Amino acid sequence: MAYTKTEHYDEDVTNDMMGSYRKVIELIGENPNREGLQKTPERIAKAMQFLTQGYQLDAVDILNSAKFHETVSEMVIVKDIELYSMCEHHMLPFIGKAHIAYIPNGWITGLSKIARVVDVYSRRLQVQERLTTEILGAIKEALNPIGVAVVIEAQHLCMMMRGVQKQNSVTTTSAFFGEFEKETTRSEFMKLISATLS
Ligand SMILES: Nc1nc2c(ncn2[C@@H]2O[C@H](COP(=O)(O)OP(=O)(O)OP(=O)(O)O)[C@@H](O)[C@H]2O)c(=O)[nH]1
Ligand SMILES: [Zn+2]
Repeated sequence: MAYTKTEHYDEDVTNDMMGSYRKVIELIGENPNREGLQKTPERIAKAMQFLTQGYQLDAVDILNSAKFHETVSEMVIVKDIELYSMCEHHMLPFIGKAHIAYIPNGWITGLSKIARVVDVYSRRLQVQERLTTEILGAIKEALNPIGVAVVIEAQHLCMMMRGVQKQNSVTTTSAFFGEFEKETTRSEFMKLISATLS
């Protein structure tokens, strides 16, 4: 199903999740009946559905929904696309930025659709590596471009607020297809995403 509505809550799922989160609240030693926590299971159930709505969305459909025939074959870069995902190991957030480029081969897509594809795959339980390659795969499939490049930089809260507790480490992942597998094209892209306009 390819709906783009962002606040869709399934009533049965919400009710089931509320029961489970109520139990979790009890298990951590809290009282789910105290005033501040009474609505918390419902809030979490809705937040979880929001944060995992990517499972209901189809990235290729989104890219195809604003696909235009164009003969340009210059590199298109959308950089600094913020992303909020959840690691599949701890279900804690990882937060960062995606930088995406493609070289059209007869077709371009609406720029916002590139950013939407980031949401489609980040609003799921993820690892950063798979998130990177899934974004690349969708652009490749929908636009059949000459090349695609995806770089993601992110900080993982499971490494910051628990576990190894490193506050400043940033993880960078990348995936390249076609023309970007060539050193010259890849370094032009890397230079452009590092540059700041003044
Ligand atoms: N490759 C990869 N690893 C991730 C990602 N998000 C979290 N992790 C790591 O997943 C690993 C899970 O390791 P485990 O040893 O099973 O889990 P753990 O005992 O909670 O590990 P610690 O975080 O080291 O305490 C950890 O090293 C996390 O840092 C990601 O996006 N990609
Ligand atoms: Zn984790």
